[in-house]
Amino acid sequence: MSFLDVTGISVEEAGKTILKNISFTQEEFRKVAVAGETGAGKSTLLKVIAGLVEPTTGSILFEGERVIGPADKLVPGHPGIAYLSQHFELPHSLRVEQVLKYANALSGEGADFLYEICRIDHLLSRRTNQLSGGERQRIALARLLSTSPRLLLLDEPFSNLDTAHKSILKEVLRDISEALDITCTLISHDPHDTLSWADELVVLKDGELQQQGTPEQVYRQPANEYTAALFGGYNLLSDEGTSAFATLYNLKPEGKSMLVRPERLKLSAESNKALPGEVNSIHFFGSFYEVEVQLPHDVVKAKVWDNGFRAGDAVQVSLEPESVWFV
Ligand SMILES: Nc1ncnc2c1ncn2[C@@H]1O[C@H](COP(=O)(O)OP(=O)(O)OP(=O)(O)O)[C@@H](O)[C@H]1O
Repeated sequence: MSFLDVTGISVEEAGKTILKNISFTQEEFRKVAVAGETGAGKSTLLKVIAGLVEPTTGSILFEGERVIGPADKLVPGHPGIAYLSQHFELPHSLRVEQVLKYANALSGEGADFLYEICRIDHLLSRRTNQLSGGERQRIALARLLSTSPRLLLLDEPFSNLDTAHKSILKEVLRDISEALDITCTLISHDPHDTLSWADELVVLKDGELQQQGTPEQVYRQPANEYTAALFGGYNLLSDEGTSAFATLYNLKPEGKSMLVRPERLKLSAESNKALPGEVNSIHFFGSFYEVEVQLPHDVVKAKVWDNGFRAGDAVQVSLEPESVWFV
């Protein structure tokens, strides 16, 4: 038995399949991020786990106990699971301390610790209409956490936050897991937020599970092109290009296409185990340059840290054979 068992969840609404036979597990204290394009079914999945949307088939077991859907419950939701919607609301023009007092099930000391962890202790005397979006969100979070959940589900918590509020929220989430022993699952479509935060990624497309794995697995060995694209730049070579590199490095594509991340391509003058190319263009991205190169069969993008290239330059393109993947 896992902390959370999602088994065969399907959701159909008005003849449309929103989730199709989704199964995965989450262990206690493993941070899970759900990723996928808009409309992939991420929010619906979180709401099913929280007991807020009734699945058409399948079941959710939380700590071995079945999560009852809203059809069989007067007040939807499951004690022990907290869900923070993208569209949370706070009461208008109340003092923050009043908002929190109504929800609070914690002792004075426990509540003070929670407010400190959520970085809202300095906001308690403010009114709810005198707060930034990031502050409002952390207050909504503290309100939820004061019910002492063991699983926290966050729907796109980083969207609409500027860099400063985003990094505060990241610290808050880290402290929540560590100091309050709460397991977190969140939705994000930004690889910068998910790859570094999560222990495990769950990838959805059109309501179907594409892959579950560690960030390294999903980034380096994506199940398909869709999954590769969600987590960063990539080159998917043509059959001819795949075959040309495979011959150089004695690799076996077995009818699949070679996928190589831009940072794994090497540009140099060295023609040993390399394909000849010509630089098309160079783009500056702050911490790196992206160099577009025309190869005999493909146009590829390579990530380089020093720009010694000009459009029209002849270059040799090699790669690290252990870093390529076939999809
Ligand atoms: N109650 C509903 N009735 C009918 N269709 C719905 C309902 N809820 C969601 N959908 C549809 O199901 C699909 C998945 O929606 P969902 O909000 O779960 O996706 P998402 O991956 O969270 O998207 P986003 O990233 O845009 O929030 C969408 O096409 C949406 O329009």
